Amino acid sequence: MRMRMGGDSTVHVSQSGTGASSPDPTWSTLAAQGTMSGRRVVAFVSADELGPALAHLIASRAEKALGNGAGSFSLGLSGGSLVSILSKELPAVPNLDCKRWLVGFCDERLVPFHDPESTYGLYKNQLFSKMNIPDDRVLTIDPSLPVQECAEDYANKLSKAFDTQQTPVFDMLLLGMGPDGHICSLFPDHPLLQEKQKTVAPISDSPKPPPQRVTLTLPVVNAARCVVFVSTGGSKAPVLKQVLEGGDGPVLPAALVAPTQGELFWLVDEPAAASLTLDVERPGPGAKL
Ligand SMILES: O=C1O[C@H](COP(=O)(O)O)[C@@H](O)[C@H](O)[C@H]1O
Repeated sequence: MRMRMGGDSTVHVSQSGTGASSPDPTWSTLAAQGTMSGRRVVAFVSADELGPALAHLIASRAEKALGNGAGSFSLGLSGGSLVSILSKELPAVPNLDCKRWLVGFCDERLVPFHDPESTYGLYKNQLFSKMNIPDDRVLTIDPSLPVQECAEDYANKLSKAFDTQQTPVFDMLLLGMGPDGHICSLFPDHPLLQEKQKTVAPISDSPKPPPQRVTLTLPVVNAARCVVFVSTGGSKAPVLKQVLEGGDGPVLPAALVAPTQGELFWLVDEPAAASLTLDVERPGPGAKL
């Protein structure tokens, strides 16, 4: 099935089954949205080509948000491999003015900021130090709190910053995907995947260390105006195929991402895309999304 979205971009949408095996009907509904809604799957020769395109996409959405008269451009960051990609590519964007950016975290590990596992700590040292984002425009967790209170505190910070008691709507969320299909700190088969009320949830039994984390919930992810997955490396090929094309396995968290009104991009490199049979965009060198 082909859909037209946003200008002249042809979007190829997989209709393959999801292999949903959960008895909860909301899983299959969400998973169906995930495979049926418009999305752009874009494969780059390598992460070196992907990085600049990602940085340009972020800059263009920031310009669009701020140009529409909004007071800020809200961006949610994930950790893991995204830290080094963004830290290399965003400072290289010419004349990028981040004074009106509002930066939050899709998830965070409950460790002190100086701990090498702290996502904020890594971004602070590797990225924020090179950009003019005001410190008070970066929404962090308070790692001194117990995990439950930490999640509530972070949810309150989001409510205040977005001036809403409802679901905050980020202009853009950047997501990674673990080899098990997890996103944020939402892991396969975990009860947090069913969370509908909270915007931020605590988790104390993360299968990936460290065990204590806080995470945005799926309703927040799916409310964003633009969600961008970044997935690179051959180790991601099997899970990428399962998430994008379905199959007999369980519905993975990444397959539950289907922004209700926003854009969805999957930016991958060729090693990650190696097993895909669906149509993907393959932009030439220097192409902008
Ligand atoms: O633990 C985490 O892992 C995911 C995926 O990381 P990646 O290195 O495989 O890209 C990341 O998105 C998340 O923020 C992080 O807490």
